[in-house]
Amino acid sequence: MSNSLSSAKCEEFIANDVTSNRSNNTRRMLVKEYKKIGHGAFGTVVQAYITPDKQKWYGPFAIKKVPAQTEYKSRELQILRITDHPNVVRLEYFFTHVSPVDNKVYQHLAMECLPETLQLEISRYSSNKLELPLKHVKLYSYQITRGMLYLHAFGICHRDIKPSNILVDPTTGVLKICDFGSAKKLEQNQPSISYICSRFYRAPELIVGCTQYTTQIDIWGLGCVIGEMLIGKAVFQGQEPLLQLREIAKLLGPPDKKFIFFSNPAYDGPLFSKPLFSGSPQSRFEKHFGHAGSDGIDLLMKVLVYEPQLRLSPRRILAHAFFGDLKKEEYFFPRGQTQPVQLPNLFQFSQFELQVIGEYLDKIAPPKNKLRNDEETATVD
Ligand SMILES: Nc1ncnc2c1ncn2[C@@H]1O[C@H](COP(=O)(O)OP(=O)(O)OP(=O)(O)O)[C@@H](O)[C@H]1O
Repeated sequence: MSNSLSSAKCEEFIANDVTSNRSNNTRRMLVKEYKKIGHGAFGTVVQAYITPDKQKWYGPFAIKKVPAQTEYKSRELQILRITDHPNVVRLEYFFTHVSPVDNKVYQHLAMECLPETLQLEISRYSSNKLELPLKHVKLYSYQITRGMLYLHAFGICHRDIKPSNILVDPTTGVLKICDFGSAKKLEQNQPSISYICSRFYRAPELIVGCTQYTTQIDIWGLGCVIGEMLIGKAVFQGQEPLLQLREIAKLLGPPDKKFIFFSNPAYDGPLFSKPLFSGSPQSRFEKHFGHAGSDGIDLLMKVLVYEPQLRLSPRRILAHAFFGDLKKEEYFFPRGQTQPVQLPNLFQFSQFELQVIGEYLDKIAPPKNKLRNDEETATVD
């Protein structure tokens, strides 16, 4: 988070109706902004503390401010109010407040604050010409998938999966998905706009204009993020929206005509139907992602797939051999540290998750005698 952001002007103000997402109680609070930590297409994110009485301070929170009353952004509040998962950023308070700068009403979402984004973590390594350790890639990929398993089970599609929308704490290895500004609960047979998701991470069906897509568009984004962690830069960097498909075809080979037709029968853009490179997709995946080992390559080849219905589901991804190490080991070495740190709780599943995971539990979780004590109770019954 850059200096230009942190040096931007910050405020202190009274918010009259601050609602706690945990208790639903609403009260007056003093909000003290500390520094700007992010900004996006719709608003800004500031680090802030709040207090009801100037004695007890709560925080730090990341408060996201977006113009109130736009239908598009109000979904973010609705979704964050119902989600409760270790890999989804937690909403603590919310309120509206009139900005003294432009006199407009802004929705304020006060969320738990994490120190970094995955984008920053990836660029720290790549700018030093280093690879993100494979253990970290596994740890982060597993947690994104676990967050997706939970969201997708509700029908919630994030629709903007990318490294800057993934928060991490590199000292503990904890990861949380954030920015639900584009998220939507998808309903069967109801169209949704296809011009969604940041270009480099757009699933091929979105590129060709599909409007009946599924939560599998997030799985494509996940594949792009895993690939980016491995090679230190975005895997598919199309210079224009339609050229994005060309970048994908370079690695996967040409898209099948049936895939394009079933995605959008009216598509009349370029098809990139001629092979752009010789050799098999397998050899290209090996060349690109060799450092992931055979399990990593196998996983990526099953996730970066044109046909959404053939892409692995979240529970099948969690059950993949690529994550085998996480089950066997209890520690990891955070960046720059020589002392090992205990891995976050990866297998303490809620009853809801256990239902979604179903018969895959044996493949996902370590054998019971390997679970840490505090995890045992949650997974036994
Ligand atoms: N809970 C949080 N903890 C720490 N930083 C955060 C948090 N939420 C957001 N940020 C920071 O603010 C940035 C922008 O947040 P967010 O993506 O939610 O806003 P946005 O307006 O939707 O942005 P964009 O248009 O780029 O998607 C994030 O990339 C991150 O750097």
